[in-house]
Amino acid sequence: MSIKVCKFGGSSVKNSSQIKKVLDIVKEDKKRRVIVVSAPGRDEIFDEKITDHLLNLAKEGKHFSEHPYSIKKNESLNTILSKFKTLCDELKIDNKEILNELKEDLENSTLKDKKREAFFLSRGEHYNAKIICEFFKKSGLNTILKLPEEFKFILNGNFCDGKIQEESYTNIQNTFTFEKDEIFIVPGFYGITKENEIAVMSRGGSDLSGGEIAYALDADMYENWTDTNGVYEVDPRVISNANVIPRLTFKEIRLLSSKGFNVFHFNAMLNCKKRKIPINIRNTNNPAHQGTMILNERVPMENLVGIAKLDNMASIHIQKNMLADEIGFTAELLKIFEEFNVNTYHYPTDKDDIAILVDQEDLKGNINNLRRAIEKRLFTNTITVTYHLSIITLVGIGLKENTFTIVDAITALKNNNISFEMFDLSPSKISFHIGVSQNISEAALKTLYEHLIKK
Ligand SMILES: Nc1ncnc2c1ncn2[C@@H]1O[C@H](COP(=O)(O)OP(=O)(O)O)[C@@H](O)[C@H]1O
Ligand SMILES: N[C@@H](CC(=O)OP(=O)(O)O)C(=O)O
Repeated sequence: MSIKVCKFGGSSVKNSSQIKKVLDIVKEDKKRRVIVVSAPGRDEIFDEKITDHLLNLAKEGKHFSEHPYSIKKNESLNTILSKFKTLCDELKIDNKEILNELKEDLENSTLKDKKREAFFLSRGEHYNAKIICEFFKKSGLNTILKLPEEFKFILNGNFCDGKIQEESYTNIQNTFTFEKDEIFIVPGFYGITKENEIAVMSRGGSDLSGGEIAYALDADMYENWTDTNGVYEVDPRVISNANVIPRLTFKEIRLLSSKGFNVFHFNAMLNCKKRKIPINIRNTNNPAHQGTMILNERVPMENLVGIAKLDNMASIHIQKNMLADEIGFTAELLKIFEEFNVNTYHYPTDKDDIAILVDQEDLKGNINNLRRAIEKRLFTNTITVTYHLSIITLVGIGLKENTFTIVDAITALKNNNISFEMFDLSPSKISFHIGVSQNISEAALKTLYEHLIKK
């Protein structure tokens, strides 16, 4: 059966006028048979996502406490209820049952800790899918709602960072059987554990739901609908005149997504790659645009296709004489980071030195104990932490054939008097990373873009 799985992100389902666009897009192509939807995203630039309001509620008003302003628990509850009421009213759907159930879920839940967070986080997708399904039905489409808890989209027991379990694929195949013209609506982002408790995947996880369903059904294509014309060469919020990249390989999008392009989840392409299912990133606000096609191969016309930037990184520089000669030193060091739940990004190393690059957020409340554990277990000489770094990652499969592009990058920085703190060529030779101080990172990104990519 020739079908497309389509995921519509928070920006595509943030209000009733966006949902009407989704309906038109689905109607346009009869192959669009599985529609994965997110929770409503930010309606205005100053808004927060419904998912964040839900988390704020689960955390008793503490989720926004690190932001410049904080949002009280009750404000979040009112925002959520009024968002779903407005959606129902504007789409002319009976709101009574939906709002009662939602209130019951949010006001009477007895769940605790991570189970509570996961349950609350999932409610945005759950109720949005219900509303969208009702709206599609009312508009004359043969629409069926498929809830992850019913068809058993099984995740492991890591409640707020669940990973899909193998049996889910068979469950998906048994559930989505295409007989006539039915269109299935599925809430993304969440699933259930083997004990039937709600769990969510990592943030941005509706991209993962779409990718997994496309893989299980061996779909013709996975369309990922968002609010930009595709994947741009650089974040369009930083450089407004960048171009959409017409074609990318799975490997390129994975590198770019994991290093700062948050347009697509960095794990969502993994299974599509296995079955060579093309992924098309499209714009709900401009469906005439072809978007970016993500494929197994592309003919590289250029060495580099995109430049991503990750801010708020920190370098932990560890010094110990002859550390490179100590078998197991790096393994033990990485184990300590794992024990403290700190993700490690790069680790340039030398005879007596190693630096570990991490997200500085992960060090909050952790760094003193982490430092002590390293000193105690590895008998290090000095540990120096540098905050506020940015990692700029330049990606392109053509780079492999022409590593001198690196010289052009460094020369461009030199000519513009931009110094850098770290350099690292990835073993695959299709990307390299330059670490700069965050206060000059936009200038560095612009310089590299102007000299290496801009046509
Ligand atoms: N290189 C890039 N190309 C396109 N969008 C990007 C890029 N880097 C960052 N983005 C941002 O990603 C956003 C889309 O992702 P997201 O907000 O998660 O969408 P959705 O609501 O569809 O899930 C865009 O609006 C854009 O600001
Ligand atoms: N709503 C969830 C999952 C998701 O994928 O959302 P979005 O499509 O808006 O990125 C989140 O905010 O994390």
